[in-house]
Amino acid sequence: MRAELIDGKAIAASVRADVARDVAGLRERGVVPGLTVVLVGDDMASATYVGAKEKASREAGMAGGTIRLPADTTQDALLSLITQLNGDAAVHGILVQMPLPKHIDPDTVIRHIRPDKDVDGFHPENVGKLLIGHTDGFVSCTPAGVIEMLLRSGVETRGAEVVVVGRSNIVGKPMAALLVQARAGGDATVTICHSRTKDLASHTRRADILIVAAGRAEMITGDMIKPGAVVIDVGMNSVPDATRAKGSRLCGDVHFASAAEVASRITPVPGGVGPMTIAMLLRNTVRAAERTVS
Ligand SMILES: Nc1nc(=O)c2c([nH]1)NC[C@@H]1CN(c3ccc(C(=O)N[C@@H](CCC(=O)O)C(=O)O)cc3)C=[N+]21
Repeated sequence: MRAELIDGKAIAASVRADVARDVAGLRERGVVPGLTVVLVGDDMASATYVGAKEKASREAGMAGGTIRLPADTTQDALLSLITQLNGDAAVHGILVQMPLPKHIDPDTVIRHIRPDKDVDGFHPENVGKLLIGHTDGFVSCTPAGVIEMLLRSGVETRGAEVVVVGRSNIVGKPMAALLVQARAGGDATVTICHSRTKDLASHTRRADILIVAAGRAEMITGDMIKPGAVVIDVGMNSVPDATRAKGSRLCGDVHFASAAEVASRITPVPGGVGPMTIAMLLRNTVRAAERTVS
């Protein structure tokens, strides 16, 4: 293996230590940052992620917890709960775990959350603020985590050719918006590729920094990467693996073994972007709480 690992777990731990310090400062001023996570239904993966968020917020000294609702909860009942949380001064951040059951419209739910409590950064007001460079909104945690990771690893984005594979509202699009901004962690030349891109490899091979968030297991192989590139794998896929006790393993959108022979630096899955997402959620929650006092 040629590439050096970018250790998301370690970088996330250092972000979380910063957050814990900020939480302690707020507590001295009588404010306990509170994050409420809402989980509808009993999806296994969601339950795991929500458990990790709860644990991380508790370890950072925050209040709050998870409200678990049955899968047949009506959309109206969920909206009523959000109305109640919107008006609860002890709740600084609200996160409704996705995906939601099919009978609930995620856009309606997201729009119902007060933008100043939308620590996921999914509300159209926050997405709009990101696009026009206003820094008083919330940025989606995964792309914010990737920027933080690049900054803390000393990866220069200014003038870099960055290719983002994936155009989702929660990762690809905000990722590109952050990277083009005129500031630290931005100033890049950005290309967005997606499932309809012609000759994907011709784009990815030009990337100094390649960020993959397409949701297709191991779709980026070493031959698609420019020698010396920095590779950030946002993918989180569970694939069958008979050699594992669970019968499956977690992998990214990048074929790690071949990519690591070509890249200069690469993020692993797990232990890469995932832990950063949770760290940025905590940071957003602290910011939400800070804004209520200053
Ligand atoms: N409203 C909402 N906000 C979200 O931020 C949100 C969501 N819904 N729905 C699901 C996705 C997924 N997501 C992850 C966060 C951390 C890890 C993570 O920390 N993963 C670890 C290990 C995971 C494992 O071992 O299973 C890692 O990559 O090292 C993964 C996935 C947040 N999401």
